[in-house]
Amino acid sequence: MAMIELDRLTKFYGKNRGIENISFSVEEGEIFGFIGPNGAGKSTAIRTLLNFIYPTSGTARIMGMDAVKESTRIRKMTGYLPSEVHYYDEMKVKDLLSYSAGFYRKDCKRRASYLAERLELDITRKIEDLSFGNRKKVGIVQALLHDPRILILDEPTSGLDPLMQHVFFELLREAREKGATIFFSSHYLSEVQKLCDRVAIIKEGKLIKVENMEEVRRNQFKNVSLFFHETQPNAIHIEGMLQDEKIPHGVRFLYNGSSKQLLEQLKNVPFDDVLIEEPTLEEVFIHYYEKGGDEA
Ligand SMILES: Nc1ncnc2c1ncn2[C@@H]1O[C@H](COP(=O)(O)OP(=O)(O)OP(=O)(O)O)[C@@H](O)[C@H]1O
Repeated sequence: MAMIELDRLTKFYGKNRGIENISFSVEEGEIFGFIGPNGAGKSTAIRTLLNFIYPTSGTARIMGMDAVKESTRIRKMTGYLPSEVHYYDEMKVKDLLSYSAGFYRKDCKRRASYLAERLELDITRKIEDLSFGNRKKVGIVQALLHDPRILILDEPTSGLDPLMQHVFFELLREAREKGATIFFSSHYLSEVQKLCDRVAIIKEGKLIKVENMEEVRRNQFKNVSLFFHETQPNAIHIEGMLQDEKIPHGVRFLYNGSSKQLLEQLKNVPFDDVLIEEPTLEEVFIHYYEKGGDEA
């Protein structure tokens, strides 16, 4: 059974497009990334999943339950971190956490102390006295507190320093080892690259592609730089060549295809030096964003 399932999910804010016809599913035990530029529709999709906003059409299901009709049950089983956390500022962190634990009807004291210790969060402080990053940590502890089967996290790492991001990823891995399914949005490709099994790429409200990270990691994409000491050909034609750009004394391009075929084709190019590198996901995804993913 899919743990999270979006079926032609569409949300318009009046005439404004939020998301349009988004369909994909997240399987049990996956860490699934949801990535796209500002305004792509990530938060809209996530908030629809949690029934904070209603879909214009289409459906969303969590563990087979309809996101609108069974939202209370869903929220009890889900750990959710909104992109912006708003709390009762007067409250102490520990009081907020026991209040949350009450909602889940679970004694989460030990778990709260463990998470707070890992994230170096002082739970005796008042929320109003916390920095943005520390408030984010409160949100993370709250989401992980009851060992939910599903974690839905909207830009969880924004505001965390690199060390804390690392700790946070460890906590996600631990949650996954205990069987959790994790869905999180991000702008940062590097963190998706580190952590996710699959990733959905969204742009301007539309799903561009769902990609298996294992495939992306050992994908056929290469960054190729060809250097010419003297004369450079006016044009180079290589099948699978994408996004070519001029560089000093040469040309650089993203190549999509097998290395063997690349080497075959390079035989016909009078270059003096070549550099073949693994591209970052950023470079691969820029290609998706620009071309709508059609060619890949
Ligand atoms: N309450 C709202 N009223 C009107 N339009 C909205 C509202 N919330 C979001 N939108 C629009 O919906 C689109 C998707 O926004 P959304 O916040 O879901 O994107 P996002 O991918 O989460 O962006 P970011 O990475 O900047 O958080 C944007 O064009 C945005 O302007």
